[in-house]
Amino acid sequence: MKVAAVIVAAGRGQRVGGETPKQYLTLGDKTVLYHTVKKFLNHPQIDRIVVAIHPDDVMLYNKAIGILKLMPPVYGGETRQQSVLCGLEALVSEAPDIVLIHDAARPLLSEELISRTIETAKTKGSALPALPVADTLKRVENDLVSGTVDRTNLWRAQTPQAFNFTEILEGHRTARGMNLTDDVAVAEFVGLPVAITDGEERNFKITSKEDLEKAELMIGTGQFRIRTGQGFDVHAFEEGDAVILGGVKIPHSRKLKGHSDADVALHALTDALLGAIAAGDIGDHFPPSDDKWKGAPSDTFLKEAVRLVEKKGGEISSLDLTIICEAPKIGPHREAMRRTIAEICGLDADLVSVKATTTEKLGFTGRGEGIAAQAIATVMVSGK
Ligand SMILES: Nc1ccn([C@@H]2O[C@H](COP(=O)(O)OP(=O)(O)OP(=O)(O)O)[C@@H](O)[C@H]2O)c(=O)n1
Ligand SMILES: C[C@](O)(CO)[C@H](O)COP(=O)(O)O
Repeated sequence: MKVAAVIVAAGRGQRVGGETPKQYLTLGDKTVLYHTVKKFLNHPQIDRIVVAIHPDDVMLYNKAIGILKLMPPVYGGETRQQSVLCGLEALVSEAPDIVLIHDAARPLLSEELISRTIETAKTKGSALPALPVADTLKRVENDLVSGTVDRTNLWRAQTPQAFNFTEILEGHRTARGMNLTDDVAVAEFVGLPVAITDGEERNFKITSKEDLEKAELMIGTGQFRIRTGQGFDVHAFEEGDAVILGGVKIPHSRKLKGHSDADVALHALTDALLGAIAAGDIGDHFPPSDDKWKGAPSDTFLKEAVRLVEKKGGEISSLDLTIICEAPKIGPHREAMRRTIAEICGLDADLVSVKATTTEKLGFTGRGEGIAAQAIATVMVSGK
């Protein structure tokens, strides 16, 4: 089943105010939009993501998204409803079965909420995450209370709202020109039933300056923790004409011996990431006894470690690698390694450091018997 997401980010954020629309304001060390998009990008069931942006925001968007791999953005419209339709139309050629429609302004949703919404849409056709209204509701006229509203059956609607793609696309085309504030209202308009699933308090919409401060507080205290992990690996030399280090093939008078491609640098990085989330080591995930990994390119291992970090709600803050050998010379290949590692991990290259040292001809690396590598990974993990 193919699942896609439309993230609407074309609003002006007038209620927050200021020059920069709220989705491009900083939260932690990234923008609000980056946090939102990353949640969907990390989700294993989401195949395609399209973001609807304002035509004036192209530069802000490119800067916010950086190297994250998404479909090209589409221009939204004057209302949220129009922006959603622009996003849906861009997905027609992808023909997803289910589409999730989400506000860029809700960056703190959990992976579980996305999964729950998809599951509800799969079993019941459509899904609305929502929370029951807890406060007493008052009707106010001219600053005076004119009545108390019965809150029985009243729920606060959140996003992502999930639908059968063809049905909601048709719904939006039919409702074009109205100004409905969410996609469930579109579904109601064309008579599509929508099932409720549990929303979450942390998934509030950043609507005011106070909401932004609250989100900042949640990112900065308690909700996110810095974790570090370290990795160390050694491979011996054998007959050969090149080594693979940091994903880069380097001509050499020997090669490294190993069950996989023996990329000692990527192995150390993989273990560092696994260490940061206490998820065992490379041997647990890719046992050398399993023939499946014979000759395997080590980017497979590193990518899996990145996936596990992201599954845990983590984000890599930095990677620091040290390669220990007399030869080959690492310096000429250092930048290529940084770029390759960054690409494998979906990071900016300036978050990746590659260093090298010799052991002054001492020990096994000094005698040229093999190469050692050690790495430290720093990861920001949300929740406990
Ligand atoms: N023409 C619009 C209006 C809104 N949105 C998006 O819809 C989401 C929810 O809307 P809201 O919180 O109302 O955002 P803004 O319209 O930006 O806020 P304001 O009403 O304060 O200007 C936001 O992610 C916003 O970027 C959109 O894509 N296109
Ligand atoms: C879609 C939404 O976030 C659901 O709560 C909400 O309807 C958007 O509302 P707004 O009026 O555009 O702020």
